[in-house]
Amino acid sequence: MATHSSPGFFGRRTLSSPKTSVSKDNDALRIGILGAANIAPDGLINPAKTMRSIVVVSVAARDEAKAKEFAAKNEIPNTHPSYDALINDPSIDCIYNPLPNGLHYIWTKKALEAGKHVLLEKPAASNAEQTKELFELAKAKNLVLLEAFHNRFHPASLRFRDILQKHIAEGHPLKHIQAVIALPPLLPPTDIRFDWNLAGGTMMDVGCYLINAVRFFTGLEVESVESAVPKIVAENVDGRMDCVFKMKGPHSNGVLAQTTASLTNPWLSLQTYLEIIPKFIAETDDKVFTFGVFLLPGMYHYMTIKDKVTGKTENLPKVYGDGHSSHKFQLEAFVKAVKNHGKDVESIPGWVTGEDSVLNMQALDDVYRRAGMKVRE
Ligand SMILES: NC(=O)C1=CN([C@@H]2O[C@H](COP(=O)(O)OP(=O)(O)OC[C@H]3O[C@@H](n4cnc5c(N)ncnc54)[C@H](OP(=O)(O)O)[C@@H]3O)[C@@H](O)[C@H]2O)C=CC1
Ligand SMILES: O=C1OC[C@@H](O)[C@H](O)[C@H]1O
Repeated sequence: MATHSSPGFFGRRTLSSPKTSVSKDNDALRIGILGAANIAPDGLINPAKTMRSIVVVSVAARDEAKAKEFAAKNEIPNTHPSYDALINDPSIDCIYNPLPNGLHYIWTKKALEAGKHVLLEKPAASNAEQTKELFELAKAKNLVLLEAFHNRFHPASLRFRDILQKHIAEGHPLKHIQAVIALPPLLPPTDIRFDWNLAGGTMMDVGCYLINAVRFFTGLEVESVESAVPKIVAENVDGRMDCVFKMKGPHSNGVLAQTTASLTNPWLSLQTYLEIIPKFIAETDDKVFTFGVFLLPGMYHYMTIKDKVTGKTENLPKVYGDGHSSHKFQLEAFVKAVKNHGKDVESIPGWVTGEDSVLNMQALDDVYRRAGMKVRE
């Protein structure tokens, strides 16, 4: 009998940065990129190279010379002289928006108005009001709009969610939830993530994943933000945010979810060492479920279940599927949704609905209010 095993760590790295592109279907979706963004190779360009059903046709940058350089480096055949020109090109079906957070709303709105489907980087916009407006517009125009919570589409995330939710449904109430993404200061203070004018902030950047993970894995919703303690690094900008959320939903019993988001954990401290692996932990009455590296499960992950009575820990099998990155699984979902004219997207495993994105953004807004900070504009 033939056995199938997923590629190992280096095989997965090779798969996620392919040197050449596969040939494309005649009806492949044509997608253009707004900005020569750092995330674009991982977020779109490399996954698209491995797919026949989508082709990256152009990139636009504020300075076209930069777009040309980026296009040459990433084997993108064309450039456009401005974001507007790209969006209004009738030969383009879809737009990838990896601009700074504060530009997500305006350029996604323009893309939708021009009739393009949009793969939109997280967080969806600067605040919940803008997010709601974008998804209403997408619905009115029958277009696909997806906030890029790529980690949800990976088979390990889906497996972990199913195992946890089954256990809860079998009568084991959640007692505590924890989610952590806390990185040392890898980024300079000039990074877009620390710029209030670009809707920066650590809670916006990595905190949006934490709220989403808590909601996605448990199936619960945020009832209230019980506490939000920021470490301020610039006016109205958080370099770290520690939160406690009260959750609501079936079997929730007001369970608390504790989140830690940081982009400024000090180098060489015990705290940095303890928090360095992005982790999601859910404790029920009898077990503790842990998903390590839940943010980039395609790179590496581990999933464990500890029995609170016996103290024994079970290591769940790793789930890498065909070894591709979470961004590739996400792109496949996006293509499927567009090809199906946005119908029945809820049946796509991991799909982030508009309602989901709005709820996530509402929780983010509430965190900033609770922290005594301004909601992003
Ligand atoms: N899904 C994921 O795994 C990840 C998602 N992200 C998200 O993607 C987005 C972009 O992140 P990242 O790629 O790191 O960002 P970059 O620092 O690379 O910036 C992205 C682009 O923003 C454009 N830009 C437009 N206006 C401004 C301005 N006023 N100041 C600075 N840049 C501007 C630049 O475009 P131009 O080329 O036109 O000059 C730049 O190429 C963020 O929303 C982030 O949250 C980021 C990393 C990972
Ligand atoms: O995946 C990510 O990890 C690091 C962050 O700064 C980035 O914006 C995020 O999307």
